[in-house]
Amino acid sequence: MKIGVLALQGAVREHLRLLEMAGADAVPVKRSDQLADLDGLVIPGGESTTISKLMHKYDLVEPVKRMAEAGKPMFGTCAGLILLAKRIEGTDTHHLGLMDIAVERNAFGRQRESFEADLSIRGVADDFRAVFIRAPYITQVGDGVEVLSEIDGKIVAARQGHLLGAAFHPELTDDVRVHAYFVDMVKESLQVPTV
Ligand SMILES: NC(=O)CC[C@H](N)C(=O)O
Repeated sequence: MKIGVLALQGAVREHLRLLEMAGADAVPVKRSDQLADLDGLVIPGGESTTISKLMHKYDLVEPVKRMAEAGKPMFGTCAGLILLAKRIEGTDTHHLGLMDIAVERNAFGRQRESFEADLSIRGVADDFRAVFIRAPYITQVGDGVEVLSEIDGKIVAARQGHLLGAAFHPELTDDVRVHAYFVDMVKESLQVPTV
């Protein structure tokens, strides 16, 4: 099983490390011709506007959308979550627009630029120490979206079928459980249905 990490900007190496720890082959991805080989893709944290600009520059927007539409699992963390969202509060644009959620950028306010919190994440862990850095949160979810975690009533992790998003940075810890959950999603997507 081979999982790519979009390697235009942001926390790439850290995701590669955790994916390997979770038992996947992980490769950095910079060009669209690399996508065909992949069973799943991680879109890392960083700066969503910068990653989006680079995705346009390197003609990755449509190929990544097609990959998701073909049912390949994707996991966006922090800026990556913003890239996946269909709606970004305060704007009338989106980036990939794949996941039926609205997000608010830098949503925890200046006084909480970065912080850690213990999260309960449905299907993943009851005690996940999560690192938040200028994090967004999810303000709205569509019908097909399962809320996986909340902090102070704010949604910080969600799943819609083969799409997973987290407002925090699971790659900045040694706790492999969120990545293992994504690796399981990829495994499931590869299973040929037996009729
Ligand atoms: N750590 C992060 O990925 C921060 C995301 C950043 N605030 C953005 O809006 O893109």
